[in-house]
Amino acid sequence: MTRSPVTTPPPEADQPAAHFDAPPPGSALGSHYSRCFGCGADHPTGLHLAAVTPDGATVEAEFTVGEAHQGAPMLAHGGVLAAAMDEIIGMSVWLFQRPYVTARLETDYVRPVPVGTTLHLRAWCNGIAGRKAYLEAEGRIGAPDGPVAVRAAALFVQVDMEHFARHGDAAAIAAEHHDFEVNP
Ligand SMILES: CCCCCCCCCCCC(=O)SCCNC(=O)CCNC(=O)[C@H](O)C(C)(C)COP(=O)(O)OP(=O)(O)OC[C@H]1O[C@@H](n2cnc3c(N)ncnc32)[C@H](O)[C@@H]1OP(=O)(O)O
Repeated sequence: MTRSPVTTPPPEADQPAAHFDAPPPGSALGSHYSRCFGCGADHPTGLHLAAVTPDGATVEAEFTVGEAHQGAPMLAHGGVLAAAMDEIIGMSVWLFQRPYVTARLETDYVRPVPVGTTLHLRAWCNGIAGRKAYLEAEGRIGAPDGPVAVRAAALFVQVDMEHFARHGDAAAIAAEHHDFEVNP
């Protein structure tokens, strides 16, 4: 992964540990917002990613590239692939049960991804320092151990629920997010 210092954990970063109330190993994570472009079941044209955590530390999801995701003829658009990486990384910070947002996302495109390909996405956290989480993800073609097509590294920053309430419906947000630790 080509990575900048911004997405590389500093030496003093803590090793990540899932929140005691996080989804246990082997369980599904669910959507963080029903109308999210990445994971919302109610989004009409979204990616509809459904993540599981096999071990309580990483998250996995599958994304099948469709005709609506093309950039070049019959090849996935890079921005759509970046959105999928952003989402799977966003799902992995779910394990901390605190709200985070993407501050920086770096993406390496390693292989073209044809329409019809199922990408096996996986994300994990490399370290936490204060409000900053340093995360990584990959998308592999056809199988969990298939060839890597996309890699990403990200800096996510923890925010409070006010961040979302400023622009969205606070009651609706609260209704979907009774699981977050909002006053850590
Ligand atoms: C209801 C649904 C719930 C669940 C919601 C889950 C959503 C997940 C969805 C998928 C993920 C997304 O797409 S999220 C959507 C895309 N992202 C966004 O809209 C975020 C827009 N940006 C922002 O709102 C802001 O810039 C923040 C929150 C990232 C940071 O602002 P802030 O809170 O004022 O904090 P600030 O002091 O600036 O930054 C804190 C520390 O991070 C560093 N930092 C901040 N940004 C960067 C950066 N780009 N590159 C390097 N470093 C950075 C600062 O230098 C500082 O380091 P130091 O001085 O402390 O060392």
